[in-house]
Amino acid sequence: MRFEGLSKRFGEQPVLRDISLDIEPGEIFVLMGPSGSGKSVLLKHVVGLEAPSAGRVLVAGRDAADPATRRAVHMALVFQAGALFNSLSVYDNLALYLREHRLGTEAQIREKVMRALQILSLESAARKSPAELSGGMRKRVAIARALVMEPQLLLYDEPTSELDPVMSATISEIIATLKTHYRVTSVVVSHDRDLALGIADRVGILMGGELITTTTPAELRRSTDPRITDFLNPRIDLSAPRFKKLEPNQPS
Ligand SMILES: Nc1ncnc2c1ncn2[C@@H]1O[C@H](COP(=O)(O)OP(=O)(O)OP(=O)(O)O)[C@@H](O)[C@H]1O
Repeated sequence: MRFEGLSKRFGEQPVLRDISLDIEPGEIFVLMGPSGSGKSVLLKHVVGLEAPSAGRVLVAGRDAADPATRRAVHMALVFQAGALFNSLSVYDNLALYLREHRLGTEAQIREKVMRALQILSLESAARKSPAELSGGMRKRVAIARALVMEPQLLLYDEPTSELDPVMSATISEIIATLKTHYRVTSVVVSHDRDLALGIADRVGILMGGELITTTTPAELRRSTDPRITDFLNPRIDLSAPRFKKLEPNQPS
């Protein structure tokens, strides 16, 4: 995956500024950065949901903005909220894509779906509606659904948000295992420091639409750049609270 001078603006608002980056096959690349820094917008360019204002994004050498790229390269996006259909069972949510694209007989589809459910320890949830599951289980269902598409490229938007620390660690392990077993290339947008430092091959930090660093977890831990240290290890300081800065119009 290659980003070549990617810039994006919405009207007058610049959101991504001249991003250049290569992500290698089989790599886990974690993209971190403050809220609103442009992480989701960057991810959307990879799957062609947004088109660049300048520059381009290439996936396996093809322009990501071209719909033919999505037919040639199997990509799956695991959305923040899971984007599952509550009117369908977990099993049918997973089978939907395969049935719609006629990717096998019902018996072959069953085998693929059950294998994905097994990998994510979800066999007992097969007949349930996603609405009946916990947040962590729904995330795992969303990953299982992405897995049945047999993607070469897996994109995750906040896969561990709203999960307890143990479930977050489980999801991180799953992402790392998928890399080892299937050589999937993974791009993970996350605020989860443990995930980034624990499973990433490289971490990119986006601030104000600029990729301020692309580095290994080990180097990131050693960073002395105050923007990075303050972002990764924010201190709670009640003598100089940050929220005052957010409310400049308050009467003193
Ligand atoms: N379709 C759109 N039209 C106009 N502005 C948009 C659109 N999509 C995103 N933006 C703006 O782009 C900026 C970056 O948004 P983005 O969702 O990429 O942030 P993020 O880094 O993923 O944030 P978070 O961590 O909170 O999810 C925000 O200011 C957002 O309001």
